Amino acid sequence: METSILDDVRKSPVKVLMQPCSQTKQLTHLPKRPPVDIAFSELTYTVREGRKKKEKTILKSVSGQLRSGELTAIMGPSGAGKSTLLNILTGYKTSGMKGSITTNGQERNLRHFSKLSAYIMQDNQLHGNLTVGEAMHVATGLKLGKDVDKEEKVEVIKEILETLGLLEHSRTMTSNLSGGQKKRLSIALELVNNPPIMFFDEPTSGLDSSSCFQCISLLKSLARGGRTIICTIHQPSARLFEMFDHLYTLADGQCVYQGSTQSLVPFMATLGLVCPSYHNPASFIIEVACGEYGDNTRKLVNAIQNGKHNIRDGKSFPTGPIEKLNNASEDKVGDAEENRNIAVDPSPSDNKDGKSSSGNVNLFASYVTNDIAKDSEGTGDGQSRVVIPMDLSISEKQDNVQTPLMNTGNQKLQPYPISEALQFWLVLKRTLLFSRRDWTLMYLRLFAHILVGLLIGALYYDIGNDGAKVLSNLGFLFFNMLFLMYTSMTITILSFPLEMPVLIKEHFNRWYSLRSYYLAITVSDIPFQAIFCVIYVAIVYYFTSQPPEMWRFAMFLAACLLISFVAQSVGLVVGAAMNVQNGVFLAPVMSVPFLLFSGFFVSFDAIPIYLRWITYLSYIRYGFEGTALATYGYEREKLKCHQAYCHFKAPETTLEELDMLNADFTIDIIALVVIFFVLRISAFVFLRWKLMSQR
Ligand SMILES: Nc1ncnc2c1ncn2[C@@H]1O[C@H](COP(=O)(O)OP(=O)(O)OP(=O)(O)O)[C@@H](O)[C@H]1O
Repeated sequence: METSILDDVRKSPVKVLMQPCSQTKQLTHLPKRPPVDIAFSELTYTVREGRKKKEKTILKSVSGQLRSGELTAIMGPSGAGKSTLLNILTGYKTSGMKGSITTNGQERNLRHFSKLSAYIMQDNQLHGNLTVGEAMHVATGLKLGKDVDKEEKVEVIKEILETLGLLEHSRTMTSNLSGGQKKRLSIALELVNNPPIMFFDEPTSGLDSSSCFQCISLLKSLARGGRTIICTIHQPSARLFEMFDHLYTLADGQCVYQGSTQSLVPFMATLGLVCPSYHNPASFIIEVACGEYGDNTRKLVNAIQNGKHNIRDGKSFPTGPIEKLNNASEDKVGDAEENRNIAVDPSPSDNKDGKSSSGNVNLFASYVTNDIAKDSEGTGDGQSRVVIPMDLSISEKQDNVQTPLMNTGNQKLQPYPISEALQFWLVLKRTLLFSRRDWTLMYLRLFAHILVGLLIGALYYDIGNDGAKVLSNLGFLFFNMLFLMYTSMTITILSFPLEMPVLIKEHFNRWYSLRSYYLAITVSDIPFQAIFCVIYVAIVYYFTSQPPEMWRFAMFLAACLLISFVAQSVGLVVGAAMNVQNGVFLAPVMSVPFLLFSGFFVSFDAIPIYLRWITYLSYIRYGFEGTALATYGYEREKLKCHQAYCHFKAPETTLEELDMLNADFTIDIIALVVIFFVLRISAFVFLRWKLMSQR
């Protein structure tokens, strides 16, 4: 057999292109984590689709083993079930699944598992309005506990960025990073707490061949450090394919190959499927799985026992009974030794460091020396490569570090490394930073409020104290409601769903609780909305000559502020429950009844009794009533009037016509506050439901 890059790596840590060790770096600040082997058995995943809810089986009783220290590729033709399998293994999808998943031989506990794993999704899901450094700062703040002080966090950021070749881009906005850099940043963000299991969905999609190589080199190095690295990949080039240690291939929801990449071609040959010379083995297995060489799926599935067999290097191909799953057998010991040999840095002193900290089982409290050799120099073919072998000395710690995984019973583990109050504070600070940088959210909104304020001021100039223009003034009051409602609602409907993919990723990777996040985003926009509303109201109130008393202005402003907060909450409910397209259409449509029953178009008395209940739900009614009472209520003196007959000269007449003579401003305010809280809680419930329904 040809000597592959992988062979070279196994024999010597310094031989291959990937690891020239031109420069040795040490990651000294990553928390120590246990190595984790994953096994799954008889995994079946079904969904129900269509009107008749017909059952569709996507994964058909597949089994497999994914080991620490190995880079595993999940391959297969399009629609074979790769993403589904990955989603199940990560714990992202839980419903509709049957079978067992174990970690280090123990039944997987999803809560514990999620703390040990990170899922890097295909689209990176980064906040474009943060610099690389800021994004890392937030990640370390959220993912490292109080035990790690500020200086150490800065060191962690520096080391990871340097290792991943991003240090020089630490001031670059993430939206300006290249595809490969974005992918590396996604990895860097998750690497902060050093998860022993990392899942990647199509990490090379959208990358050029050089960036693909860099990316897979990076994953390989992470695996060498003792992590379990699993990624789905479509059809890697022969050069990339060789870099994988382990291959898991699916066809039509069944496993057609599981084992080392080198064993693939000889294994297929034993079944009469001979890979042509100079043909990429990755392409060959995909072609076979697609049926280009006849229907061989059944033959392969039977030969590999649908994933129960695992073809290891140097082992004969399976003929006898099925290999035991979750094996911690002599085979495993040998592999661990092999991993250690690959990962260990030439420097003996570094290795000693690794040993000295091996007795500590606390996941966060102690640190281990990680040896990093980085090559960011040209490789002779004009391509820049980043190579990062990391050593976690897992084999020495294995006995000890399995303990946290196994204690899944009564042991009470903190769900997050930091308190929810601190999570709230960090997410709030980040959201405020976005707001400051987001043009649409800030400057455009400010501009719109000032412009519309001036326009309304000019249109309704000096009508507030004119008895002949009361109807126009009521139109002005109603327009205020309309404007404040739509501006606050639409911006939330447009911006909130865009946050959703990042929220899904970060929440799934346990950066923060949904509660902390929601509270932070709820609070973050309130000051801005309040400032815009105050500016708008001050302009229109002054130019339209509403009553000059300060207390009336305060009442008017309070009603307007509450209307914009309530409308923002409606936007949150709609944004949490549906996508932008549906939300932009439905929210204004759903607001129509509330506008109709606001008391402006039809007074309460004129509304048919069976429809009156809608007025109680109409927040616009409370706002409109509040502003009407602020301007015409509370024994306001008669308005000036230059006409012979002025019907609305006495302010009470206006309130009488509106059927608001007995209205109470306090009740309006209380009603708005109640509606505000009900909507905010509903938005949270919808958000939780949406996150759960994805799974
Ligand atoms: N919720 C669902 N409802 C119906 N069918 C589904 C659902 N999820 C997945 N499928 C189907 O299951 C099959 C496997 O989907 P999956 O996304 O896992 O494939 P894949 O191997 O990742 O494909 P690709 O490489 O094209 O991304 C596809 O035929 C897909 O249409």
